[in-house]
Amino acid sequence: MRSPKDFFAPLAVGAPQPPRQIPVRPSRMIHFFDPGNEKMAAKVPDLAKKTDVLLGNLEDAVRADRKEAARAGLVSIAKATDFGRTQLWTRVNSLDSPWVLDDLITLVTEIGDKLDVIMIPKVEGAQDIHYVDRLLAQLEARAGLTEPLLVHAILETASGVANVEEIAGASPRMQGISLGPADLAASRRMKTTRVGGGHPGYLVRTDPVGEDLNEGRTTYQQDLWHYTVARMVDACAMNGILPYYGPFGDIRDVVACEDQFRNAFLLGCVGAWSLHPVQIDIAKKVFSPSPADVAWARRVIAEMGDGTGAVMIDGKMQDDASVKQCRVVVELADELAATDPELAAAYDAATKEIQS
Ligand SMILES: CCC(=O)SCCNC(=O)CCNC(=O)[C@H](O)C(C)(C)COP(=O)(O)OP(=O)(O)OC[C@H]1O[C@@H](n2cnc3c(N)ncnc32)[C@H](O)[C@@H]1OP(=O)(O)O
Ligand SMILES: O=CC(=O)O
Ligand SMILES: [Mg+2]
Repeated sequence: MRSPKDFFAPLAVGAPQPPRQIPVRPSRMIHFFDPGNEKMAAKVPDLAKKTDVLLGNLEDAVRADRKEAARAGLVSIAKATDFGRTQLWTRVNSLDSPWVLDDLITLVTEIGDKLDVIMIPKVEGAQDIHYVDRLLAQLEARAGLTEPLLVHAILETASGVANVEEIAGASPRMQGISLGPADLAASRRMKTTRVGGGHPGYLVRTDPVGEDLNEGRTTYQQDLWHYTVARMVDACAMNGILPYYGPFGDIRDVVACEDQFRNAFLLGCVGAWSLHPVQIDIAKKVFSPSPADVAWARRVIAEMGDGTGAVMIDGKMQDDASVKQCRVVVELADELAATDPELAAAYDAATKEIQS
């Protein structure tokens, strides 16, 4: 562990200064594509116009005999594409795999100036981030990069969850953490075969009303991921980095996907993965605060003046703490509206309406 005094020092001679703040850029959806799949690769220029983050995936979902093709595909796509404001991320293979060393060497050397964030799967503890941190510094120095690459960890092992706070604070490069419900379920020996989402067997039931234990007892499905997401959100917030929900594998069930994404949004996540083009707009909608919420938050802030004291607005008490809650919503809305004129107009229209 580095001492607090040299936490922000480069880990290799000639490497760029590590970041002190995570850049504020929209990342409502991290859209996964296989760079070795010609059909998906052909869609990248169009997807770049409608996504916040495009991620060239090299790990799971890419067949072992297509790993090199995916890596080479990502290099060509990165060199050939104008991504505009969209960030380009990659997910490299796991640190115990035969591919990760070549993934990192090739990508940093060839397209390090185009990549924003490198996602590391199956992170077990801070030691995994320390390894990547030093290696990236060496490679950045060799490639002559002037901007540091950021690192994103997937929370998908039982020991990763046990160590999530130290992972979140392991390096100034840490940009964020995503929940990986599929690998995490396997690592924990959970008995669900679904990729994210709920399970009809994980429920609570109301008490019996009479002698018949089966009569009139409503059941409520519970969220299998609540504990982990909440823990991840706290670990990220205390380290100034960003939490994300990961994959929702039932592509057809756009309704439950929206619910899962919204649970994560309400708990503090800033985005989720999209695995198929149909999930892009769901994430965009869910992870942008609604115009009605933004209008309300702006109104509370305006009526609270210097932000102290207590007032009643429409029968609801507001004070110093609720103003802070409202600022969270308004700050996010302003950040998103700055690059999205349609959203900016919707926020302004709702604000005017609430004022009239
Ligand atoms: C579970 C743990 C994890 O690690 S999750 C992260 C790893 N998994 C992934 O990255 C999966 C990414 N998604 C996919 O591979 C595909 O979307 C899957 C789920 C296989 C479905 O593909 P497919 O059967 O072709 O769907 P479809 O016929 O509805 O596709 C319509 C057109 O869209 C394309 N498409 C599909 N997915 C993407 C994508 N992620 N990015 C860009 N394009 C995509 C398809 O190629 C298809 O194109 P076309 O219309 O035939 O030209
Ligand atoms: O990588 C993601 C997961 O759910 O596993
Ligand atoms: Mg995984």
